[in-house]
Amino acid sequence: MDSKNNRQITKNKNFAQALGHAWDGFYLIFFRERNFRIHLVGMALVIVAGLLLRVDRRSWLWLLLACFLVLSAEIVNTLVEYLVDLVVGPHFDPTAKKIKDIAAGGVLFTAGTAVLIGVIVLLPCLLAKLSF
Ligand SMILES: Nc1ncnc2c1ncn2[C@@H]1O[C@H](COP(=O)(O)OP(=O)(O)OP(=O)(O)O)[C@@H](O)[C@H]1O
Repeated sequence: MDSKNNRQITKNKNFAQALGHAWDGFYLIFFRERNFRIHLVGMALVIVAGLLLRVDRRSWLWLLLACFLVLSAEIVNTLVEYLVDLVVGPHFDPTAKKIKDIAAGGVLFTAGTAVLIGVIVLLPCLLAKLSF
């Protein structure tokens, strides 16, 4: 499965080869991207809160959607960082700065929206639990 050491630039020959490259990408995101792991910890906390507060099915959909939106935004942000580094290299470039900062701002915006969704969904459940 590991395709890190080959220098293939042609199309994948079969599904197994494509899966191997997808696994490399998965590994890079999960084990090399600190911010992605931080978001995963946040997602784990949301899941624990949802289980403890016994939220209903519709609330789970909102919470999971919010979490996966943040993870997706972080993946796009990582892609943008790699693309900018590929094009610009190790040089300061004002446009590269704008592009990277906008991508990071997009993650912040999505994370803020996710927190809002979390509060809207979890706060009433928490208050209801505390009042008993
Ligand atoms: N080539 C460049 N030219 C100008 N500014 C840059 C360049 N590369 C990075 N920067 C600035 O440095 C910041 C951090 O860079 P970069 O996003 O590569 O690091 P990071 O630690 O991986 O970021 P993140 O925490 O968002 O994952 C960027 O948001 C941008 O402001």
